Amino acid sequence: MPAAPAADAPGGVPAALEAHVWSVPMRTRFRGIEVRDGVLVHGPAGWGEFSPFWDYDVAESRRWWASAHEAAVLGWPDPVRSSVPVNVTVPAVGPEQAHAIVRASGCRTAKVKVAEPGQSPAEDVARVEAVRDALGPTGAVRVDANAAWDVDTAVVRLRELDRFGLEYAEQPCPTIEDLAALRRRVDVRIAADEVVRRAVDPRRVALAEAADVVVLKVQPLGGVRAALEVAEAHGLPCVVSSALESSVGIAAGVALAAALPELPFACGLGTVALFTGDVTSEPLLPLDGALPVVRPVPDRLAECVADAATERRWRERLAAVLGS
Ligand SMILES: O=C(O)CCC(=O)C1=CC=C[C@@H](O)[C@@H]1C(=O)O
Ligand SMILES: [Mg+2]
Repeated sequence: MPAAPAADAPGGVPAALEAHVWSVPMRTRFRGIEVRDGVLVHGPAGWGEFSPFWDYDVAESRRWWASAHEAAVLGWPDPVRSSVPVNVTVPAVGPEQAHAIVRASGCRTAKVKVAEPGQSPAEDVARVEAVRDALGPTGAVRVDANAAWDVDTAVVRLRELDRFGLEYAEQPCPTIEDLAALRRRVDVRIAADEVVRRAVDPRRVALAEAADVVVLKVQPLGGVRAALEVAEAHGLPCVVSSALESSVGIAAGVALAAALPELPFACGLGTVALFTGDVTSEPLLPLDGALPVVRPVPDRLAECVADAATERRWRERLAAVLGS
C-alpha cells in the first residue's frame, strides 16, 4: 500500500509525514488483543509510532499522536544511560509456558498478568509460583491486575501471591481511593498505571497516598517530554512500560527510560517478544535483560502489511485525530 501523507500536525507545525499502517499477530492473546496494528510516520527526526488501542477515543488518542509527532519531528532529549534494564512480560498462560517464557527471556525481573477474565485465583497462584521458580530467589516478580479487583479481593489475592515475594502490584484496583485504601492494608508496593495514563491531566493525579511507583507509557502520556513532566510532578520512582508497540514505538519508551534522572526498577519494554514479527530486521528484544538506546529503521514494513479494512480503519482514525 503506498504511503499517504499524515497531514499537518497539531500545533500548526507543517509536516507532510508519510504514514505506514502495520499489523503483526501476537504469539499469545494479551489484553484481549490477538493482532497488534498501528501507524508509523516518518519525519525529519526519524520514525514515530501512532498506535492507540482501539478502546481509546479520538480525544484520548491525541496524546498518542503527539508522541508520534515528537519522535518524527522533534526527536528526544539526550539520554543519561546507554541501555535500559527490562522485565519479561508473562501473559495469562499456564505455569509450564510461563516458566519457559521467563527462562528464554534472559531477564531477571518478570511481570506476570493476573486476574485475567475467566481465570481462577488458583491459576494466578500457579503462574506466579512457576515464574518465581524460573527466576530463582534473587529475581524480581511483579504482578499486574489491570484494575480487576475491589479492595477486599486485592487484599486477599496479594497476600496470597506475596508468598512468592512481590516487587510490586501494578494497578490492582480501579480508582485512586481504592489504591490508597489497599495500600494501607498490604505490605506490597503499589504501582499506578491506568489511573495515570487515562487521566485528563496525568501530572495532577493525587498519588501520594495511593502509590509507591508510577508506570509511564510514552504514547498515552503524549511523548517523552510530556512523560518526563509526569515523572517530575509525582516525584515517585518510575517504571517505563510499553503500550505493545512495534520496535519503533518501543524506542520512544527506551528514550524516556534513558532520560529519566533515576531508574530504580526494570522497565516493561520487552514486549516485542510477544509479537510473531516486527517492522524492523533489528527488533528491540532484550539481550541479557536490557535494551540498547537506538532508533530502529522499519525495513520490514512489507512483511507487516495490514488487510484493506485495517488499513482504512487506521487512516480514518488518523484523519479524525488530526481533524480538530
Ligand atoms: O509492563 C509490561 O511488562 C508490558 C506492557 C504491559 O503489560 C501492558 C502494555 C499495554 C497495555 C496493558 O494492558 C499492559 C499494562 O497494563 O501494563
Ligand atoms: Mg499495567
